[in-house]
Amino acid sequence: MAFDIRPAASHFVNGQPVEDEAGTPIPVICPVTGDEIARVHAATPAVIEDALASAEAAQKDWAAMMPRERGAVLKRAAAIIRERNRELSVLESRDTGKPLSETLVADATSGADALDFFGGLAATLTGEHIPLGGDWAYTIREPLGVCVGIGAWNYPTQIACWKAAPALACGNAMVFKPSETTPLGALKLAEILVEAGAPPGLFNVVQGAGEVGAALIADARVAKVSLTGSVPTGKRVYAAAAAGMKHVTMELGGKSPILVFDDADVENAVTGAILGNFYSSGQICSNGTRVFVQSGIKERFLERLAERLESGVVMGDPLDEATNYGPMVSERQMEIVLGYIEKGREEGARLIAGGGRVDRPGFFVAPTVFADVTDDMTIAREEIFGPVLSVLDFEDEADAVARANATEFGLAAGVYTSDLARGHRVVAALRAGTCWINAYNLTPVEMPFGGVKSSGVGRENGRAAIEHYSQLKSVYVAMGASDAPF
Ligand SMILES: NC(=O)c1ccc[n+]([C@@H]2O[C@H](COP(=O)([O-])OP(=O)(O)OC[C@H]3O[C@@H](n4cnc5c(N)ncnc54)[C@H](O)[C@@H]3O)[C@@H](O)[C@H]2O)c1
Ligand SMILES: C[N+](C)(C)CC=O
Repeated sequence: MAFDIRPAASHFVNGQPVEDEAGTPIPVICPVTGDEIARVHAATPAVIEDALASAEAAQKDWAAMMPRERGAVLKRAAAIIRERNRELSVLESRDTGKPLSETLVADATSGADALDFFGGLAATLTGEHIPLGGDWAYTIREPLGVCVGIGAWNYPTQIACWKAAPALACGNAMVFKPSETTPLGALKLAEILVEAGAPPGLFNVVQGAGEVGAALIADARVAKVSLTGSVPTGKRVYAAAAAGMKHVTMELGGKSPILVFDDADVENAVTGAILGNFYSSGQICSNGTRVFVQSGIKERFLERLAERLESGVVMGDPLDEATNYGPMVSERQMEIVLGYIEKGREEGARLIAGGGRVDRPGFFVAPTVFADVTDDMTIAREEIFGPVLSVLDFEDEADAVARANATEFGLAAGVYTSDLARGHRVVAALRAGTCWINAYNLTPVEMPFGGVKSSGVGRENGRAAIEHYSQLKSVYVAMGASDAPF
């Protein structure tokens, strides 16, 4: 496990590591010790220019290749990621604080899944023939050009892959800016794509905070922006992209509901609530942080939830594979989460488990459960992005659905019931981009993922993502002479 996680340089541009120490230093802080474990510099205007210029040049050659050859590069990159999964997972665990037991199965590997999936689709992307009586038309599916990807800090490698894979499969180039909190994983992806045969410049990584992202979006060479981040950032990025009439994908925050009906398998519902609130220490966009539990099973549900948190959580060094619960990514995130826990107490929610910082080094917050939460409480309305689960009571289905929908967010939702007709009926009424029945937070690459309302625009994964990284050219073919009125 003694991998040196320090990158060769801050950026990866035109096929190689690039440094420019004139950029603002960005320390990489280990969430378990609070120590600086690496340092990168924000991209200067010169680095940004090289990244965009080399991406523009590489895109033209890449788009001219046989699609199946493009797909083969992506599939080779997936194979390299799988071979190097342990090394990449250790890197991800050190960058984010997430336990290795998670990163080994859910981070780089899910990125490899996307590269495999879109690598396989690359050769199947076509237009269509449209009969028009005697005349006819056809469509050509074309790439957009240079795309910008901007990432959040909770799944750094997965996010980079989920954006790069469909973009490159469609014949685009990408300049990716990781979150300034977790800058390392995307650099590895850039190296691996080159090793797999991608032309230099096709996938560049530049570091920095919002201003670097804003500079990329403002550039006229950029055709599309795909952001994973919070709703406030999404609104700013969407507005900036609209000013340049650019395509967007917005993967934003949520305050998702899980509805647990009296007829549900309680143990399974508790499992879903744990998975949907405490995996990655609660730092997952689609988490089901508002758990609506029907009154008949509420006390049993709470009892089992508290028991399983008491006996099941193993907190500790993320690199110890027995650990299943890590710290918050940063001190700042820990303070935000602790502030919400305090608000929950102040506003009268009943604390069932956790409730504060853990007495150990690092940014650990105990898995926290509040019961008797009402719809108007701050912890029921705002995205916390940490391990805080709110249990809300309900009596009847229509009331639960109306309350579940009464939010500006619409990323995801879950339903636990043994009545499958009810499961489908409720899902049809929920305003959310991704729903699960008797499961939670499973996001296989085959299934489109994304939000409605303020939670996002567009979809990642599934064949649907292709629509967001390509455009159609329509061609009308006349079989006879042209006809004019005069
Ligand atoms: N829907 C999804 O798929 C998904 C997945 C993971 C995380 N998220 C969301 O991400 C958020 C947590 O991540 P975060 O704290 O890094 O989010 P954030 O909004 O603070 O930052 C996201 C990214 O946007 C960049 N950025 C900030 N301002 C910008 C600007 N004006 N122009 C361009 N780029 C700018 C940041 O540097 C960062 O790289 C949560 O809200 C979470 O729900 C969503
Ligand atoms: C997209 N997902 C759910 C895997 C991680 C979001 O934070």
